[in-house]
Amino acid sequence: MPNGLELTLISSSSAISDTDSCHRQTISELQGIQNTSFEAAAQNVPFRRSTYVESYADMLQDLQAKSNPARAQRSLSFVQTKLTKNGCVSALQRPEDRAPCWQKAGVVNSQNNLCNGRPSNHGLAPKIQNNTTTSPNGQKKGTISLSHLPQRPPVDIEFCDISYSVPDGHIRGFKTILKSVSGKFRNGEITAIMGPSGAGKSTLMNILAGYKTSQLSGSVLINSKERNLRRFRKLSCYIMQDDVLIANLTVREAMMVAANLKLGKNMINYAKCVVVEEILETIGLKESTNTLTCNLSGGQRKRLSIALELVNNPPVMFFDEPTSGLDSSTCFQLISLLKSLARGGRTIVCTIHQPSARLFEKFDHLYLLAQGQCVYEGRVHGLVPYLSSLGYECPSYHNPADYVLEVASGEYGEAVPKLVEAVKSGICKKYTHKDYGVNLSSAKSINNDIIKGNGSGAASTRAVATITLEDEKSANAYEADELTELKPPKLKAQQSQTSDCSGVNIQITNDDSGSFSSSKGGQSQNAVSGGTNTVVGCMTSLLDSHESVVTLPSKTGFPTSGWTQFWILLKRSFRTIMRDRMLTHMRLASHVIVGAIIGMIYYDVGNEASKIMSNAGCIFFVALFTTFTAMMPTILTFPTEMSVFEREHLNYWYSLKSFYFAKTLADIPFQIVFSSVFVLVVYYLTSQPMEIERISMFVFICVLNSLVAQSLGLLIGAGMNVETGVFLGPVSTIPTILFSGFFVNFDTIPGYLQWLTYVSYVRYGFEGAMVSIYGMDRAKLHCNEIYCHHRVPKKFLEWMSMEDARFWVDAVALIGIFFALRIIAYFVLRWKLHMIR
Ligand SMILES: Nc1ncnc2c1ncn2[C@@H]1O[C@H](COP(=O)(O)OP(=O)(O)OP(=O)(O)O)[C@@H](O)[C@H]1O
Repeated sequence: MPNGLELTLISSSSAISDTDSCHRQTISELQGIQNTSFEAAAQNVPFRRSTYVESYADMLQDLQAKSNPARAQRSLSFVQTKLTKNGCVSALQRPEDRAPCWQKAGVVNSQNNLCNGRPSNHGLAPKIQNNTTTSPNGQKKGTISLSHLPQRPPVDIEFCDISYSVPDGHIRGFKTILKSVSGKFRNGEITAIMGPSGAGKSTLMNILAGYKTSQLSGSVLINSKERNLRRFRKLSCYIMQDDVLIANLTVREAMMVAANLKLGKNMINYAKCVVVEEILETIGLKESTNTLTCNLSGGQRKRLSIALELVNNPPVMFFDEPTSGLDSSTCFQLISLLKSLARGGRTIVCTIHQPSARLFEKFDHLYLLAQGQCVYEGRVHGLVPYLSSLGYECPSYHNPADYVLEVASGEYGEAVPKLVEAVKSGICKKYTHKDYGVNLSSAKSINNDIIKGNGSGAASTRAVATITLEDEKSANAYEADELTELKPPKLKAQQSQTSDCSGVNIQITNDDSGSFSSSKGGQSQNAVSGGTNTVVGCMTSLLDSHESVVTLPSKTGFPTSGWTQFWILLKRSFRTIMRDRMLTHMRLASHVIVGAIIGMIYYDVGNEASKIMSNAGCIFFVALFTTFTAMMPTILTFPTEMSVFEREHLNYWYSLKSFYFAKTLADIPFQIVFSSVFVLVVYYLTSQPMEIERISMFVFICVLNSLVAQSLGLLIGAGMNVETGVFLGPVSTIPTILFSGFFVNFDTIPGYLQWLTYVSYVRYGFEGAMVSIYGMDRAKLHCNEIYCHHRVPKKFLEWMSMEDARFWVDAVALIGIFFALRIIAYFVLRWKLHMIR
């Protein structure tokens, strides 16, 4: 055993020492494996939870190979974390847990090739041993591969005669956005949908992704068969332009939520952890695993959005303007990443506005739209010759992406009809062949000369490249990455020849530079950058499964049951609320502070008949405060979560029901605690009657009132954006306050308006609170002055027109309104989802 590892084991052991016998036993087990054969140790280790066994399996496997101490250390940390987090004394070991851990985890045949996609008993592809490479300075570098992803079939998307119209505002008028467009996007390729603003790019992508289904004609074929939308949605993901992420989760937590939701219960917990770790390492977020998503940079957020969707290995990925808001270097890294994903067999489709020449030529396939019609479809390298053949000569050193947009925008005359006609007459066809442009590229040039096909092609022998994360290295990265594009991937070959994994592979290095390398081919090759030797795994391979897209069951719903989704989402919501300073810390502080201020203002008025109106004012203020503090935060925060919900729901993570129940339930305990704290502080300082029954009733009715207000906030947040909600929330509450019975006696309100008092939830809250303080035959109040008009509480309630008020009627009315608002909010959300389509 390497010395470093021995030290690790000992220090880790001391970190979890002296707690209970379980920990001590675990320590001895961990230490025991140093003195015995690893397999034998694992057979005999009486772990109590399968997660330990599985973690241990991984560690032992790594130890056994003696090739990756760093990974072994991580595994050990994982065991530790689990021990600490879960406690390890509760569950006794079941006999089946005694099975050798790596057999359970299906990792014994670790040398199986990644690319053969053989299923294992836990839903993962077999694990390949992480290879190590040696840099010129002798530093070891581990190759990271996406080898544990679930296996999925490759997918080609073909669309024929797609037309899409929307009502244009006039009676029976329609505006046609897409006019009979056709095309094909293949697996293994990265396709750019380009065109001038308003050309219909996003519309086309939304249709292909299945987000728009109404008012459209034409057909979409998946692997040459009519698309089944449900099946397709499970195979694809859509990454939107705005990277809406839950703010108060760390990168790893966000990934684990995605894994738990998307990988289902067929995959064991440990396997999900491995998938997450692999993706984070591959995508270059390893260093940020414990960073809150709100603290990530733009590029990192984009990568996390991709990582979240990669968890279930979708064969089709749609990106809406993935480079928007990123600097050129980050754009380059991102498109390199997407390209490597494509090379793994996925179908990657991006809309892109105006890429630089350098970025543009990274795409394999271009689909160009203008005025809702296709004006070019084919290889990126074919664009300049195509335009040239139609008399549009792209000037030397002019970015072809800029030029074609200028042409499509009509800057060189009315070009669109001519281009559309050319596409229809099949001129594009010769540029659509996937081998078009192979060996035409120059290794260095970034101007359109490359695309004209003036390159030497000599670089084709240099097949391994480095893509760096560092700006200063990006030039090298570009140069090298260019070389990887020379040959399109052969996915079929990947499936049949287990050792051939052609495509770009990213290799994360362990050095401090944070660079990652890309390589092509499935075997050891000489690296361009730094002359390192790399042994390449099928890094981003799709791991083609034997399942067929067309035979996938269409009826099965989400990957996890509704209950599991609810539970995962509830835990996530709880965690985010706990960490949200605005929502939790500030809310708690404001309730305590305002409670204390109110208590001081109305100090000791509770039993004083001469101050009975002040006390009524105090009770009214309590109802008011609980109303607003419950409603406003929900109006402010819910729309943000709505964007996350839309993304996750439309990407088939979970159902609306699960989300809604989790969301509605998660905040209730917090609201109850905050309101109760506030009410109790006020109650005590203002010397209200210290009777358990009255206290409970008062707190209960105020909390109910706050929950109703929160439900109203939820409804407003579900139906409107923040700006409208912030206006509408208070405005809609004002009438309920007016009709609460505090400002105007119910008897004074004109008959035709009195019905409004029955829908005023503040009325029920205030009335219930008054009854709990002055009702139930409370004894005469103390009078400090010569004469007190309202010494008898019952008379005071009569004077307030509340003599017939019943506490439980008020409570039931509030409970009824609470459920009604929550149900309406659910249907508003459903309607909103429907409207998106
Ligand atoms: N629901 C709608 N109602 C009316 N017009 C619409 C609707 N959706 C899209 N359009 C119009 O359809 C055209 C294409 O919109 P789309 O968003 O697809 O364009 P785009 O090419 O993605 O533009 P950009 O690059 O500016 O985002 C635009 O003129 C837009 O105004």
